[in-house]
Amino acid sequence: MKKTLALVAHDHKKPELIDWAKAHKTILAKYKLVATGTTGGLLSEALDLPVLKYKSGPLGGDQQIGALIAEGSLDALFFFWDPLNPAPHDPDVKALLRLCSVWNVPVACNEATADLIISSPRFDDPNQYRKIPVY
Ligand SMILES: O=C(CO)COP(=O)(O)O
Repeated sequence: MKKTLALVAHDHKKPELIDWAKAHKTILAKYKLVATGTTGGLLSEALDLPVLKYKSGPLGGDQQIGALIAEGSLDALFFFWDPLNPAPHDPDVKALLRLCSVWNVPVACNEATADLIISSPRFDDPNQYRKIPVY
């Protein structure tokens, strides 16, 4: 089964995520891609790839991606969040990042980490890291 990757960016970080995704399109095309609403719309247009779009972040999209994690259905999160501007849904953002730690899901919050994760030879290895069993 294809791995599922989530891509999310706050408004000031969207250009950075889109550029990063375009640079890694060949790799990303091998996976099922999901995203919060606005990010997903921009990504599917820029990449010309299918992207499952959840709700926009402030309307619950972060929580929908969090639910995927809790169900054991997300393999990595690329979340370029904005450290310089407060968001109305900061608690949702924190909750999403928290679930990545709870469930040991790889999460990249900036381009440097995203590069390292996606270029890791272990990224495609089914035993790449310890999966926490879903209770
Ligand atoms: O707010 C977001 C993540 O917290 C992103 O949501 P959008 O992709 O809908 O802008």
